[in-house]
Amino acid sequence: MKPINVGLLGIGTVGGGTYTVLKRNAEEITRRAGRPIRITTVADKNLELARSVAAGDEVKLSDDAFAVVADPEVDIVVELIGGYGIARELVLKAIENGKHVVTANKALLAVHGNEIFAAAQKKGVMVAFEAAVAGGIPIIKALREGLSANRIQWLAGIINGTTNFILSEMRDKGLPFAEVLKEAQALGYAEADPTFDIEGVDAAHKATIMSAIAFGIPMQFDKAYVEGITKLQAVDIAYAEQLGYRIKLLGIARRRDEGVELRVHPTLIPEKRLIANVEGAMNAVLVQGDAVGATLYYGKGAGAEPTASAVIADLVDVTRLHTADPEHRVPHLAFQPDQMQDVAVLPIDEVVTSYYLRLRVEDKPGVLADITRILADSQISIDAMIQKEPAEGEAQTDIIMLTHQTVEKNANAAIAKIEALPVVQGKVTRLRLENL
Ligand SMILES: NC(=O)C1=CN([C@@H]2O[C@H](COP(=O)(O)OP(=O)(O)OC[C@H]3O[C@@H](n4cnc5c(N)ncnc54)[C@H](OP(=O)(O)O)[C@@H]3O)[C@@H](O)[C@H]2O)C=CC1
Ligand SMILES: N[C@@H](CC=O)C(=O)O
Ligand code: NA
Repeated sequence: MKPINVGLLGIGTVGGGTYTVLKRNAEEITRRAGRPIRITTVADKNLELARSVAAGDEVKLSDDAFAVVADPEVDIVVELIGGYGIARELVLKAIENGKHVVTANKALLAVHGNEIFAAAQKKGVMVAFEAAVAGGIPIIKALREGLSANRIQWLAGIINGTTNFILSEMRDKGLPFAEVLKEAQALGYAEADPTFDIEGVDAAHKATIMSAIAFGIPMQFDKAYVEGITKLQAVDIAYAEQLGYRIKLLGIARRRDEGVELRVHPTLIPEKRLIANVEGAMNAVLVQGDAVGATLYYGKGAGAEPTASAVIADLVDVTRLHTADPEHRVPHLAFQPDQMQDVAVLPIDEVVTSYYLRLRVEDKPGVLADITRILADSQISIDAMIQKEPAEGEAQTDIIMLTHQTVEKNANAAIAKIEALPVVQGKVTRLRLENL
């Protein structure tokens, strides 16, 4: 059977893993795809690296990625360079030249996906992106195919391996943030710019992509609420544990009557939940469908071979569908542009969630009563509370409260009133809590 020809752009962590696994498992992959999948050309700025990975193989090596997307021999372009710049140009050029595209680039799709999918639709080519969300976990397949009978109500996931690794190592080994981040970079988990990981941007890219498939809406990364883990304090992780919760960086997309919530932030989760026990660079995504109920997908969300697993699964899919009638192919996000739902992404003020509040207060009678009155007046009920004795020689102490659900603007107003009390010192620390 005639092989399908692949041009690989970028042979770094994921590109290297893809090359290696495709070669190692060639026989099985050929059987599953129905024909051999052959990398004919590799383009990377770093030719030395490309030479070392492809040593001894019959593969063209180039430092000119544009030549690869223009090569008439290439059927599928695999973009593993990353970023929004050159990657966007290359992907659009590949589509213009009638090539199918496989990419792991969530940043590119979350920000320019609407443009890219429209171009691909016009040209009748496929853009596959399983590796872009939760690495090796087949979550895109689950949303597009396995759960296609369902109205998806919400999804929530640990979708950034770097931050989950940092939170786990800090908690288990008491290691400092900067040291663990360096380790995550050395292990190949982090983005080229690791602020994307730690500030929640990478997770928001992935949540944006999942929300589009789950709810049939366009990519709206610019409307997502994004908060990372850099402001998270060890003391709050410890208090949360005392109350029976773990803190995880969650990406959440929820359908509401008024619109869609799309948000990333550190979140308290009851420690008994499976997702609260997902550690290290592992990812997990919970999806709630109206027919199936809750489903959970777990696995490696980053790293060379786990991500390569998803890239190659897409290559197999594209190879299988290559000969199918393009008119009747399922669109990239599983809906046609004219079927997009006109549903607003809600501002963070309109989000409904529960809260963890930590206040530093003077140890005086009546303080707690003042605070609980403000919460009661705002119709916010308290679910659990810790009031610490002041440390030896101190006149101040911590009060920690968990609240029931309320609208965020209501919580903000109550927090502002609490902060204005003379007995409350400084800002209230506020984290969101989900009883998933
Ligand atoms: N690492 C992971 O675990 C995961 C990564 N991803 C995504 O996969 C993509 C690739 O990530 P990753 O493999 O980690 O990144 P790497 O930086 O390891 O690899 C990218 C490679 O592309 C090369 N490159 C850069 N610019 C060009 C260019 N203009 N032409 C040709 N080659 C170029 C780089 O060379 P040089 O180093 O010299 O710049 C490098 O070798 C990104 O979109 C990332 O978000 C997705 C899931 C998991
Ligand atoms: N930097 C990302 C890599 C995979 O998408 C992560 O840490 O999850
Ligand atoms: Na995936």
